[in-house]
This record gives sequence, C-alpha cells and structure tokens, in this order.
Amino acid sequence: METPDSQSPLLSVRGICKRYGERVALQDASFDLWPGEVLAVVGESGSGKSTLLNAIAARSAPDAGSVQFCGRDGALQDVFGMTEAQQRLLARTDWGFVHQNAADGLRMEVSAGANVGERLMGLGERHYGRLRATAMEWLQRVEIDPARIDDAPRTFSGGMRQRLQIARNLVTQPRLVFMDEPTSGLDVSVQARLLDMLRQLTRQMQLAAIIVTHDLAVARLLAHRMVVMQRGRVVESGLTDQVLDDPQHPYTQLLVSSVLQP
Ligand SMILES: Nc1ncnc2c1ncn2[C@@H]1O[C@H](COP(=O)(O)OP(=O)(O)OP(=O)(O)O)[C@@H](O)[C@H]1O
Repeated sequence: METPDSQSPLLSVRGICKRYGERVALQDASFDLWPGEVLAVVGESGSGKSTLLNAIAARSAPDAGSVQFCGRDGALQDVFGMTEAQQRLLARTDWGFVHQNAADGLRMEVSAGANVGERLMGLGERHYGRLRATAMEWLQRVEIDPARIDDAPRTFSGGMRQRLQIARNLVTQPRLVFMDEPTSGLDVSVQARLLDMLRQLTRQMQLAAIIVTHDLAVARLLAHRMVVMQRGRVVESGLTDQVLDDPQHPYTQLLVSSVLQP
C-alpha cells in the first residue's frame, strides 16, 4: 500500500506522557499522521495503546506533550490549548471515535436512524426528510437493511452495532477517525466483513485513521504505517509491510514471530 502524499501532517503528536499514580502508562510518545493515512498502533495488552488514543483524542488529559491538528483551512490547531467546547466541536465534526464496545459509542435505546442523524443535527441540520434520507443512505453504505431504520441498536447483532457506530461517526465526513480495537470481540467472519468495509470506506473517503489493535493481521490489512508500543514507549515505527516483514526492534521481532508460530 502506498502512503498518500501530502505536504504537512494532519496530526503531529509530540512527547505524550501519562502516569496513573506511580505507574507510567505512556512515555514520550511521538509520531505524525498524514492526510488520508491509516496508522495502526500495536503492542501487547497493557502497553499503553488505549491510553495513547484517549490522550490524543482529548478524551483524557495527558501529563505532558502536545497534539497539533491541521484544520480544513490549513491552520494548525493546538488540541490541548482548546477550550472544552472547541474540543467537543472538533470531536463531532472533523473527528470520529469508534469504540471497541459499540454500546459505548451508540445510544442503545434510540432508533438506528436517530443514531446516524444525531451528529448532523449537532451541525445544525433540522430538515426531517433530509436527515432520514441521509440516515437511509448511510445504513445502506454499512450494509444494514434500511428497513431497520426505526429499530433501536439493542435489537442489532454485534456486527450490525459496530457498523452502525461507524455510520454514526462517518456521516459528518470527518477527516480523522480514532478506532480502539474496532473488530475485536466479533466472530471471525463478521470481523473479516467489517475490516473489508473499513478498508473501502477509508479509501473512498480518503479518511485518516488511528487504529489501536493487538492483531497484526488487522494492521497488515488496513494500515499504511504502524507504531509498535512496549511498556508505554513507541519502540518502532514505519511502513506496515516493512515493519512486519523486517522488524528491527527485538520486541517487534518477538510479536511478529509469535504470530507466525503454529
Ligand atoms: N484508569 C486507569 N487507572 C490506572 N491504571 C490504568 C488506567 N488505565 C490504564 N492503566 C494502566 O496503564 C497501562 C496502559 O494501559 P492501556 O489500557 O493503555 O493499555 P493497552 O495497550 O490499551 O492494553 P489493552 O490492549 O489490554 O487494552 C496499564 O499498565 C494499565 O494497567
């Protein structure tokens, strides 16, 4: 897979540190993300992947570090320097966040259509017919029967819920989506279908994404580049195929070889 060309990073992450009491969860994590690029963050359980994602997405404040986001006007925005209201606006317009557990990212008791339409309403769309038509269109795009538009997601299967969560996030045409283990916990065949869909959507929409996964196969399939984390540090980063085919750091070598063993 080729990395998309662009002049300046969409997101620059520098020196992120986070402690929980005495425990250091993140130490000096830095990387750039380019427009339209999919970046996988991999590492074993407890290596700090989710902490990093939540810090970058301004969902929990780090102890140190900075995140700069390049807005649609080309101006760099200092994410941690924003007010909470500005961060919330960014989170529901140019950014999306797909949770591992779809119930954390959906409103389980309201209809699928309302779940998809909510972010559009947040941007000022009030026309019922247009909201419903867009919700229908997005249900189709994520392969949910539009006849289910008035059903609540609690009546959906795990795979459908996850696809609905994706539609809810993508309806505002964000430029960056954060995903925390978006396919884990699903059956293998459901996972494969979801991965295929994510791959198509990220390409069609030229969407940049940061995907936390412990599954190197997910990284291989979706990501242009990857960063490998061990005990809160980024120990290796590079093009996905290069890192997986020729890992340089002993920890990455161990991760790759443990997957290859029968
Ligand atoms: N709220 C919290 N309070 C205290 N310690 C935490 C908290 N959240 C995470 N940690 C600790 O921070 C470290 C990094 O956790 P994190 O959840 O980021 O890892 P991870 O790589 O995402 O793991 P997993 O793949 O299991 O989700 C771990 O040692 C974890 O125990």
